[in-house]
Amino acid sequence: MTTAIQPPAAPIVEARNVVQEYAQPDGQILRVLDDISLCFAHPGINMLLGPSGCGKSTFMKMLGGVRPWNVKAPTTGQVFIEGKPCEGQHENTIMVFQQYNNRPDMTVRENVAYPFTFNEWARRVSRQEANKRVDEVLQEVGLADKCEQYPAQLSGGQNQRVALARALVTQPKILLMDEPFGALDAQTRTDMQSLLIRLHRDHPSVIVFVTHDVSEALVLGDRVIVLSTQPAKVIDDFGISEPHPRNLPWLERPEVRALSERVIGHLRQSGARGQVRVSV
Ligand SMILES: Nc1ncnc2c1ncn2[C@@H]1O[C@H](COP(=O)(O)OP(=O)(O)OP(=O)(O)O)[C@@H](O)[C@H]1O
Repeated sequence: MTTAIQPPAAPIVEARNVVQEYAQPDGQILRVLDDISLCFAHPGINMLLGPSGCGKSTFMKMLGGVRPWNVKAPTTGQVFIEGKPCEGQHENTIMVFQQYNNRPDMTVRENVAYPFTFNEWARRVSRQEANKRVDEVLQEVGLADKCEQYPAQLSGGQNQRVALARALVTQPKILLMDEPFGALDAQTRTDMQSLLIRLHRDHPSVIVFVTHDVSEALVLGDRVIVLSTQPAKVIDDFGISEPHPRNLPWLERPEVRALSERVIGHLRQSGARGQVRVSV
């Protein structure tokens, strides 16, 4: 008996030789991303570090197909999602930002259910299924008892939970998080890291997560990618196999401290003196 040989599955998301240049007001061309190739084959948490202004957000936008107003696509190179060229914002991709972008005039529940007010989602997900998902995700992020409150009545951490819940309710395969916990206090940030690990375990996806905090990268990352100063190139890319949760004693192990020093060394060499943070 024979079985058909399955072709290898395409990576979930892949950037191939992406170059991004911006035209400056004085007519000069600013090269921000310089031939970046990164492959995200499987679900996992991928941490992206680099000096301030090197092009991390630009790279995230290219991955997510979200074009800045003055750019239509990477200058050269291409992003592929499940093997297909990504021409614009993709249904499997959601972005989460530091400024949680919650609608102030909507309750927590309405904010989380917001994607389903758009035709493309309403077509794909029945109202009953949408309500079920919203209830579940509110439970998962610990906001079920706040669902009738408004963003102004919530703390920063709770607002970020709303943003995370709104992202997860669409069950994205790719979750792009641009410094999502950057504005939170240390304790809330630790809580949110634990929440993200739990949510990722229950709903695996490719997460690409920008941070300036080396400890956050080591605590969360299955993989850590470091970009150089502008124009950004990949200068380091390594995996971490230690299972989650990773605690303080783990961070203090000599081999983990060495990893931390390695990343800090790259960032310092790139001139990122002021922005390198190690939070523990
Ligand atoms: N739409 C745009 N048009 C022109 N220049 C841009 C545009 N977006 C970003 N830039 C420039 O590209 C460079 C990289 O910006 P980007 O926001 O990607 O960096 P970053 O690494 O995310 O920065 P930070 O760590 O400070 O958030 C900066 O010099 C910025 O001024």
